[in-house]
Amino acid sequence: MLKIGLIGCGTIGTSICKAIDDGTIEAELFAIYDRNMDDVDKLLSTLKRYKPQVMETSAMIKEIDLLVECASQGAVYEVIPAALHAHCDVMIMSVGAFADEKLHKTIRELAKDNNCKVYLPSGAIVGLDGLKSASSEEIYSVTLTTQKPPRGLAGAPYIIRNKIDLDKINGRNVIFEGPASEAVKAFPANVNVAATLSIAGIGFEKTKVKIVANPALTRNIHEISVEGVFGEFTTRVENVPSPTNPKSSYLASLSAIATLKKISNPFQIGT
Ligand SMILES: NC(=O)C1=CN([C@@H]2O[C@H](COP(=O)(O)OP(=O)(O)OC[C@H]3O[C@@H](n4cnc5c(N)ncnc54)[C@H](OP(=O)(O)O)[C@@H]3O)[C@@H](O)[C@H]2O)C=CC1
Ligand SMILES: O=C([O-])CC(=O)C(=O)O
Repeated sequence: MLKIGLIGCGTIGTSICKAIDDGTIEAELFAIYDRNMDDVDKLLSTLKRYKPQVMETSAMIKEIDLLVECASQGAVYEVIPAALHAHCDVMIMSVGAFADEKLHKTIRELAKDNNCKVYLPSGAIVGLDGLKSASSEEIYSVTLTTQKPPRGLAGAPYIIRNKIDLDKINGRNVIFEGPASEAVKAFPANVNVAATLSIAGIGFEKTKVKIVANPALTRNIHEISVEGVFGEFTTRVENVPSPTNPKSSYLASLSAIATLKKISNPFQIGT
């Protein structure tokens, strides 16, 4: 059975561990880690079947088949190259880290050299299937428009740097427009989806991102517009925010679970 280790015991990490624990994902939950011990304890208290060991990732990667990252972009630097060196496959949620070209190249090379897989779930967006198909021909433009209730943007470096008072926003307000390369650094916990979109499509510089704070909303909305030789498409998802972290949409947790279900299943059907 696939032996999993996980870093990041917050919202997505807890959903994943529960899905392993209740058998939705057929895998062994071997070890977990978080810099925040309260989150570790909270997560452990939700599990009925598994009692994973709590250990640093440097130790767990010697024992596991797959490391799941659901912590932060910083954690990608800290743990993913080491995991690939140790011949572990990896699944990464904090995809924004790939905006760093050097890290991106290192991860691709290490995966190739060590015969490992790097899994990037669709996360909180829909439409990657069409973008991947369309990418065999020229793509003219990819635009992501993300709208969140103001509290879903709280704490972002861009908000702090520009002293934006989210409580004072009383209508639909475009607060950022720029390339995905800048968006994922300015909003590292809000638009990792822009990174996934960039990697699947035309890269971090050409992928355009607009971020809107909208107090009238209760959901996180991601709209994607793609134009290319194939024609054009638009997708729109209205995401229920996770109750424990309004920045992260519930669909992101479900997408991580769906990816792990696929990886852990030895029986694969269809193209
Ligand atoms: N790809 C996608 O579509 C999506 C990606 N995400 C990303 O996935 C990641 C997880 O999201 P979510 O579960 O909602 O986040 P949470 O904040 O709920 O949980 C993250 C946990 O990881 C811990 N952590 C962060 N960095 C490190 C580190 N370097 N070492 C150890 N522990 C660390 C945090 O500790 P502390 O509390 O101390 O910070 C926290 O306990 C985030 O980066 C988020 O932005 C989210 C939604 C969609
Ligand atoms: O969950 C979402 O709506 C998107 C998100 O936070 C991210 O991509 O980082």
